[in-house]
Amino acid sequence: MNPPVALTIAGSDSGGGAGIQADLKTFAALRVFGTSAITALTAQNTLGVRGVHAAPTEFVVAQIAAVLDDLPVAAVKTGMLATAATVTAVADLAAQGRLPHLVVDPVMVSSSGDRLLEPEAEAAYRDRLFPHASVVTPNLREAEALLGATIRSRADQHEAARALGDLGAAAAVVKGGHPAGDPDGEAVDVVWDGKETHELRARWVDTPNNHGTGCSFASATAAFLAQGDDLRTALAGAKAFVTKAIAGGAAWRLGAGHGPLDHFAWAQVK
Ligand SMILES: Nc1ncnc2c1ncn2[C@@H]1O[C@H](COP(=O)(O)OP(=O)(O)O)[C@@H](O)[C@H]1O
Ligand SMILES: Cc1ncc(COP(=O)(O)O)c(N)n1
Repeated sequence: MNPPVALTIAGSDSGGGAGIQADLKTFAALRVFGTSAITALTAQNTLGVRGVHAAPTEFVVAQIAAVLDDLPVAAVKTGMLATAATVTAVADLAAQGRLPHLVVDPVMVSSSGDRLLEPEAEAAYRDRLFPHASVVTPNLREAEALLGATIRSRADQHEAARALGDLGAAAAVVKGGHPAGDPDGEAVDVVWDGKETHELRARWVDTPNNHGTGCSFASATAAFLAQGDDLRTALAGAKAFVTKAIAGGAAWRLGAGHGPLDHFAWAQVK
């Protein structure tokens, strides 16, 4: 029996914590066969991004086409797309119906604060790619940038999730992982499912190791969709997966900055 196949379209993190490396580990931990199209190389570690080398858009498309022409891809995740041209090219493939169960994580800035997206690409995300997404998964800062709004309270977070739906995404998650010390002592993400909002809650893990949390949440969502889960079930599964991965790597001291997660903590406890 073949495993389900998922595709990640994202950047490489040389430090192994985020990007393509996090996505492929997530797929493997969830027993999904992972394929990849690399949009950019980053020279990166737990402390920051030293350099970005974007792949030519035509070569990103060539990688995606090579995978789709041969393998039965059941779900797709996009991470760092780097340039407006690549965002637009991926949107064109989505418009042709070639990217099933599309999870769009609009990566703009790394956890170390470095820019990973051309500023002019934000409009391409909003206008071209979002209308084809099954779900979009910005963090608080990305949601603020995309909406031109400020998110200060839980009510604002709900409003932002709804407003992302108004931009054309079938569903949206505004992840609440980054304000250290959430008022509720929990990591609370707000989901707009096309009809109403609800919250995904998990315990807050006190750790400096949050490099790759967003990538892993989005790729876990794609993995569960590839396995046939509906979106609500896939998002709940992804939340459980990322929480276990953060908890599993909480005591690791790999690198002097924001360290990585233990993606295989999931397999050990299951
Ligand atoms: N310290 C933490 N403890 C528990 N959950 C966390 C922690 N940090 C992030 N998360 C969760 O990880 C997921 C990714 O969110 P976030 O870190 O905001 O994304 P990004 O990496 O894109 O900034 C969300 O479900 C969020 O709630
Ligand atoms: C290549 C690449 N892609 C994405 C991220 C964002 O990471 P995070 O998941 O922590 O938001 C990153 N730092 N590097």
